[in-house]
Amino acid sequence: MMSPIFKQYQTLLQTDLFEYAPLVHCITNEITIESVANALLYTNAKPIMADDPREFEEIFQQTDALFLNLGNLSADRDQCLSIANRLAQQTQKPVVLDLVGLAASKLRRTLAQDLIETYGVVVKGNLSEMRTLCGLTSNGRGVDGGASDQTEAALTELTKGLQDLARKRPEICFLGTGPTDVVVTHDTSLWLKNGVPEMDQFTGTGDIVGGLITSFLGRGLTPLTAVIVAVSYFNICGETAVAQGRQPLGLADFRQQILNNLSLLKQEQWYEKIKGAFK
Ligand SMILES: Nc1ncnc2c1ncn2[C@@H]1O[C@H](COP(=O)(O)OP(=O)(O)O)[C@@H](O)[C@H]1O
Ligand SMILES: Cc1ncsc1CCOP(=O)(O)O
Ligand SMILES: [Mg+2]
Repeated sequence: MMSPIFKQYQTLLQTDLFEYAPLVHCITNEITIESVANALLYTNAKPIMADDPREFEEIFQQTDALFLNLGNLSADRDQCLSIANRLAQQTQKPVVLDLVGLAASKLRRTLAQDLIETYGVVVKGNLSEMRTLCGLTSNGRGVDGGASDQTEAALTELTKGLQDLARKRPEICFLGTGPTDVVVTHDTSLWLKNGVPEMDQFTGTGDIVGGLITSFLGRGLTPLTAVIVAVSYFNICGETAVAQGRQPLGLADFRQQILNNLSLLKQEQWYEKIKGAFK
């Protein structure tokens, strides 16, 4: 059966969404920086990883969008994220804020609040990180989401919490990722249902989603459609990797194959496999 989300966005999805190669400025963490850069290249975007505020003014003149990721903080990175976000606000450059490990420290929560207060177009994290943002109890551990934040009741509670935030900030699209992805703007809420459990088991999948969303903002999609396209595309790449793999599929092979699919599936009618529903 055709997903109501595919039906609603059919005309857009059938255009070549990957045609334009946006230049994406990423300020991200050392752990997964190479995965994010390659995920962008594999999907016909151009990454530039640049952390030094002395070159931001020039870089901002060339880029299409900005990715800010809280994964691995330092005093310098803290400053650099804030400076870049302020510049993005001044130049109205689309920005994705990735709230990695939000429950882990007060430092992350304070910085995230400051960044969101200044500016944001898409604000994302895993389901546990987004529960922390909403002031709900969170069962995340470090940078990973917790299973009890992924039940139907928890998803409903998070959706309500994000709707409250979106009413106050109607320009922002909020995304919580996990087995079900919760997407909320001031007038639309939906749950996306693609993906496979292996995607939670190698590091950097959330960061890759953040990078991909940024690339679709840089191609001119609205925040909501950029989120739907990026999450669904990556998750369908994951489903395809499992379907293609010889069982038992080791996680290193899964990682290789999902990355291969990032470069391959865009030539196919991947969007017909989108699963999800409006809430
Ligand atoms: N158990 C799962 N089943 C299906 N998809 C998943 C699962 N866990 C994560 N994903 C997908 O993997 C990507 C990264 O999500 P997640 O693991 O929540 O992020 P993070 O790495 O930030 O914790 C998202 O696209 C999400 O939909
Ligand atoms: C392990 C780790 N530690 C700090 S950032 C990071 C990577 C997190 O990547 P993701 O949230 O995309 O899995
Ligand atoms: Mg992860």
